[in-house]
Amino acid sequence: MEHISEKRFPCNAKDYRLYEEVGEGVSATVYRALCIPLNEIVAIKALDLEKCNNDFDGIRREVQTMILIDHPNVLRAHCSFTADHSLWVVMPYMAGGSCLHIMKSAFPEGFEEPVIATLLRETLKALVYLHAHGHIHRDVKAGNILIDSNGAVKLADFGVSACMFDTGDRQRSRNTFVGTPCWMAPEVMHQLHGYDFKADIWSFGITALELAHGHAPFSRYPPMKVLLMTLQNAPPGLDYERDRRFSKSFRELVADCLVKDPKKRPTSEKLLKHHFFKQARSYDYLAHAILRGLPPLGERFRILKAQEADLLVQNNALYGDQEHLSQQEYIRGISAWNFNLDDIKSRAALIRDYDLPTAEDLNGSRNLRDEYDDVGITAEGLSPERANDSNAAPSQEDGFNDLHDLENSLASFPIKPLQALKGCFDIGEDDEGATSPNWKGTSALDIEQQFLTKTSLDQATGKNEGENSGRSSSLPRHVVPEHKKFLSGSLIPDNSFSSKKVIGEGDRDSLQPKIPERNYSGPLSYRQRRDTNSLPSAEDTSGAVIQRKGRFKVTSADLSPKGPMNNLFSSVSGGPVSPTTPNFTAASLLPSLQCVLQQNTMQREEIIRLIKYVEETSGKLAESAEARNNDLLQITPSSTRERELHSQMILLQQRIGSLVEELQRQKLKNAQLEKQLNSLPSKDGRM
Ligand SMILES: Nc1ncnc2c1ncn2[C@@H]1O[C@H](COP(=O)(O)OP(=O)(O)OP(=O)(O)O)[C@@H](O)[C@H]1O
Repeated sequence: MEHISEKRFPCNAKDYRLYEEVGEGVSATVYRALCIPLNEIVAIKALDLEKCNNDFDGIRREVQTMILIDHPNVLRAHCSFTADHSLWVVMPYMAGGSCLHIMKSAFPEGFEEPVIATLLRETLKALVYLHAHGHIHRDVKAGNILIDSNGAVKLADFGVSACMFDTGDRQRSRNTFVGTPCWMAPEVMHQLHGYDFKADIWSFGITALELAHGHAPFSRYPPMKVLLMTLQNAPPGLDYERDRRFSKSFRELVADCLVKDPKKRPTSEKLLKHHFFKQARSYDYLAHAILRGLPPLGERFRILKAQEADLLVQNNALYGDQEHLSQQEYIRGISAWNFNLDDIKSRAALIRDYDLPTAEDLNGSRNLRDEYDDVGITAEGLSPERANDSNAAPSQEDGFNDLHDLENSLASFPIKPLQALKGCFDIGEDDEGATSPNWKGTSALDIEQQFLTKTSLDQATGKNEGENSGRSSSLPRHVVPEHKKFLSGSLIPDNSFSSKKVIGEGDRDSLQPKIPERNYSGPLSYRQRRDTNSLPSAEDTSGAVIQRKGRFKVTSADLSPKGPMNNLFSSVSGGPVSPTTPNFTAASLLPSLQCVLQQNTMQREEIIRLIKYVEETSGKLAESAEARNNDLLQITPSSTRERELHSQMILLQQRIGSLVEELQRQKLKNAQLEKQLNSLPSKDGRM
């Protein structure tokens, strides 16, 4: 076990010299830097608090987690503090960069198996540690697996991690939609029963495929499509034909992780014993195999950024719209993406299932077959005839209907500008001692509590505020990351810069500064128009947004059943709107009506399920259930989707019927056996 360094990293921007940019996430820019007093190269992640799409809890959690961890495979933070409008997190510098960047620079088709085994084993060790301490990482992906110059592997980015020991609000956050869609487990998407550590095992399986192919399955599709494919298709896996170069044990490992039922996935601890890891090698091997000959990280990052900029221009010239520009954000593997349902739906509608042009298409480095293989669909299965087959991947029409189905499960992106939080994050190794030396023997809940107490004390005494004002005045303006021009596509959360009051979480609301409205472009312009026309947003509607967590907001739709008239969804944000809203045109009402129709269908299904459940548990006979359900099924379905659901329900009914029969048979058998058993002593008595 690596021991926490005795060095004290200063919590003062003046003690660091920023060099080149080496990474960029949705909310942060990462720099190589020098810690002047210690003469040590470090990485500084500068989160722009004004533009950051995390909320207070999210950022605090990330920093807190990063400082308290103590494991060689988990990237910890030396310290963190606010500097002007940014939060600086000082970390060890991982000169190799992320696996994603390494693949993009030198291994576009993915790594060799021993490299993958080594990377995955180290990542899994990190997960074993995190899970043992009650943490779900929730964003396991190649972009978050970092390598240092010696080939040491560390799992990074706790921006969306969650603590399993949480209660109340934090507990509810595990019922929210967190992560990056391609890597996201089906149960996280479903939001039905929450999720646990096993969500990381799914992401780990997807990461295994990502390292094997150079890209994650479904990575060419827009987020909503990814949701649908993950929920509806068979889990992705390694293909016998295309992935011949990989061993049976690798295929098995991936298959073990990518089981839709989380209960059937192995724990991280069990997975670590998988025979696939027998081929894992040393850090030296890794450094030699994948880092040798690579230009320095800053240079690679600059080249990749320039290539992406070129691609954006090409795409823009080819397609001339913002939709494809937004795709690029997604392809880059950035975690933030827009959950504005209407926006996503309109984008999904523009994309045909099997011919989405991507960066790879433009480069000619991948072919379509790759993607089909990822999802277990053969090339033959892609013929137009097959599109009508209900077993095939969903057609555009079906997919579009399903977008409505998912509406209840999705939340939009929350944004909480955090200017007012300056000073809340100053944490160094001294503070660490004040809270908890490390996780051993301390529950994560205790740690959280201590942290909260300390933070509020600091705020109350104004201690950090005073220190920071001194520091911020000395900070050159240019080191605060500018709003990233590459993040201007539609994947920027549409409410990112809204000056509207955020509903929820008490005191935190008062921290919302007024930020000028952003000049939206592309799909976001609709929202702006909506604002201009004074149409109520989801957030204007009293009680619509009841909670904001991390990058997501939980709406009342997530937590409470809806009455029929409350089910009208805003065609813009997915939030409820009143049917009497002024300025409604027929066109704007239509999507809402479609939603109501769809939701009625879903409610009908739900009622049928409930009736089944009640009847089964109360031990009623199947006939009465069947009779009642059949009554419900008499309602003639009108759309293809409804017809499909109707026939599925009938099938389910039949299955339930036969199960009940079987149960009765077994009961009868049981009774006979019992009778025979009872008669045994009397026989003995006679003898
Ligand atoms: N300690 C480090 N050393 C070197 N490079 C780093 C370090 N930390 C992060 N990076 C690079 O910066 C990139 C962005 O960092 P990070 O993922 O933490 O930002 P983020 O805003 O949380 O990103 P995301 O939106 O993908 O979650 C990483 O993908 C990685 O390439």
